[in-house]
Amino acid sequence: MLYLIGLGLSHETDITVRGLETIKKCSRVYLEAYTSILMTASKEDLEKFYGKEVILADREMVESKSDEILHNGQTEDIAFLVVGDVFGATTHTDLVIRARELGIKVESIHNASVMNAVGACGLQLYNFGQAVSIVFFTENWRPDSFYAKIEENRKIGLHTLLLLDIKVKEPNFKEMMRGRTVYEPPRYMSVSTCCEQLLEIEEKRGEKAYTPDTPCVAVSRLGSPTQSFKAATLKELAEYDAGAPLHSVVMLGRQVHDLELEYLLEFADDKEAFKKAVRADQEYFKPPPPPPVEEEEFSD
Ligand SMILES: C[S@@+](CC[C@H](N)C(=O)[O-])C[C@H]1O[C@@H](n2cnc3c(N)ncnc32)[C@H](O)[C@@H]1O
Repeated sequence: MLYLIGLGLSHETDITVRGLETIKKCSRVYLEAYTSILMTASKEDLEKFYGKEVILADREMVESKSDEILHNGQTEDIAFLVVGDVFGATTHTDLVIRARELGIKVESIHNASVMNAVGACGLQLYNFGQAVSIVFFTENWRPDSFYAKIEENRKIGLHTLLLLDIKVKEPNFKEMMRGRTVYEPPRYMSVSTCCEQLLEIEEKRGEKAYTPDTPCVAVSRLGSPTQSFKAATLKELAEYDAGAPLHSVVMLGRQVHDLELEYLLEFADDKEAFKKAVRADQEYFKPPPPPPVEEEEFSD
């Protein structure tokens, strides 16, 4: 049996009781360590807490050598640990499909995930459109496929959850050219970098899917003791220092419910200014009022 076990967001003790009991009966325990990080626990902390060796599974192992992970899964119990919930990235769904093809049974044990950002900052799941990923721009690669998705969401008034890039094991190409394999330290995209990139693309495309004044919420270290939220405009968040990773951003859509706004004001430095930005944004992509119905004249 392959057990996919969610670890929650922050600490080794965030695992569920069912998840912990399952790990204890597994013969091998893998930790997927590249789509997210546990903010306040290391691999060693996990091993101590579980009383078991934990094998780090990097992208190469999960995506190209999954046979190693799934080996003997028909007869042995294997645990595959994922930070957050077990289905937060396509790579996890892919592993389940490969296990099924090999006749290995799969069970998922869910946990809190970055999806909890929605409720934690006072917003309603019903008002969200498609989520988007924002990747680090490089000198000659500045992908903007997120733009059309945000525009689609905002045209129908929905909020967008933006998940930010994590680069865990990047080769240093200059060193590789010299015949040495050297990896760069991990990089986690910050709220400010995300917002700067969004502003750059809006300036380039100019279709006004959003503007520098669009209201957003920065979500930092969700689920950890230092979690924080900040409600401000996109241009303000481009200059905001949100502290240690991990970060996400929510861009609001026009359908902000009064209750959502009331909750969000708690996170705004200047409540009046934020309220004004939300009210102005509610005029965005507002459908025109229907044409007046012409009264038909009836004659007997
Ligand atoms: C691909 S998602 C991983 C989802 C993970 N499996 C889960 O269920 O939470 C990774 C991105 O989600 C966001 N994220 C994950 N945990 C977060 C947290 N605790 N606080 C803020 N953002 C978080 C970050 O933008 C991060 O780069």
